[in-house]
Amino acid sequence: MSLYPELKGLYHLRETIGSGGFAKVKLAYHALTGEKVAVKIMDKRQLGPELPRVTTEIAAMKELCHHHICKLFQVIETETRFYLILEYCPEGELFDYIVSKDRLEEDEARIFFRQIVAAVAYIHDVGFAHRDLKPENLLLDEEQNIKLIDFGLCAKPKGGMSSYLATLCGSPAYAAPELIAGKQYLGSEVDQWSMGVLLYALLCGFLPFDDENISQLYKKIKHGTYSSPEWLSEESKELIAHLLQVDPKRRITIPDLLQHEWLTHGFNVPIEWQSKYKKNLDDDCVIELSVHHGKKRVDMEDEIQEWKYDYLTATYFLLLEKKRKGKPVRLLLKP
Ligand SMILES: [NH3+]CCCOc1cc(-c2cn[nH]c2)ccc1C(=O)Nc1ccccc1
Repeated sequence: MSLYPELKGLYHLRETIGSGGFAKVKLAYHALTGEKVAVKIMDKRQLGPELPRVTTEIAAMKELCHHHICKLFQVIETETRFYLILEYCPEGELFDYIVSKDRLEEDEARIFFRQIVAAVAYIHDVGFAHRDLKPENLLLDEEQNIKLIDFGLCAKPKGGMSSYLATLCGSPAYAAPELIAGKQYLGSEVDQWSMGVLLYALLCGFLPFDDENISQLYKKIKHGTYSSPEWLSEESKELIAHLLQVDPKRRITIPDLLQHEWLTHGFNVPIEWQSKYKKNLDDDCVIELSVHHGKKRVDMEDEIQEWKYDYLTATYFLLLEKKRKGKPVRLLLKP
């Protein structure tokens, strides 16, 4: 008797690869392509007040399609569970990578931070603020590319990114002063602050604001008091200081960040933040699916473009993944 009957024949479940609070994440194989995926399983009865986080995350991830954001392939909802079928990131959390190396050299930190800035620039452009940026929510794929996860606390202000938010959320050590002060804030500005904490963590291996006593921690954040280890270059100290500006109006903005000299050093081009994923359907994938389902190509295209985030959506995206990796664009089983 399968623990997860809704996945039978669709995904072959393997070991648990992560868990966080109300969710368990398991490695699985997508039956039709043989590709690995991550299955985030949430029990509705355990979610309780966290239920809105799941609907928020699903709605956001359906709108986000970027090479540095963990891709959502399929959503399965039953009476008692949610299953999110997600892009598999075999190299785990950036958090563990930093810990394994104590701290990163500037060149390596720059490569990761350019990818993080690209992902955040994209989600802000689409109208979302993540609001929980931290190394635990940045995973690494097989090529050590950054993949942003956990959109459960993200916000898409109705009036756009210039509209103020007020909800207190995120992880205290990464939270901006205006957020912990309970003031109204702009989602883009709190994400910029969190990126400052992230950059500091990449280059130092520890947090700029840390204290076991939460009110002492809040005091340090509110005053923006942190120390700069002697190994930090002047340029990285300047960039960190511009991100960790207590006054959100003096904090560096994404457009300035994209062409900042610390970030372009050695690259000499601004960060290319737009999504690399193509908007139009891939012919090879459509043809393979139409043959598999015995449908006319035009009918197959119409069905795929409904983007129902069902098994067909997952199979299309995973065929595209196979093509990107240079594998044959073929499905494994006949119906
Ligand atoms: N800190 C990450 C732990 C593992 O969590 C995930 C892993 C993957 C993953 C692993 N490989 N590929 C994708 C995809 C999504 C998650 C995730 O959303 N976790 C989570 C977030 C908030 C609350 C509870 C759980």
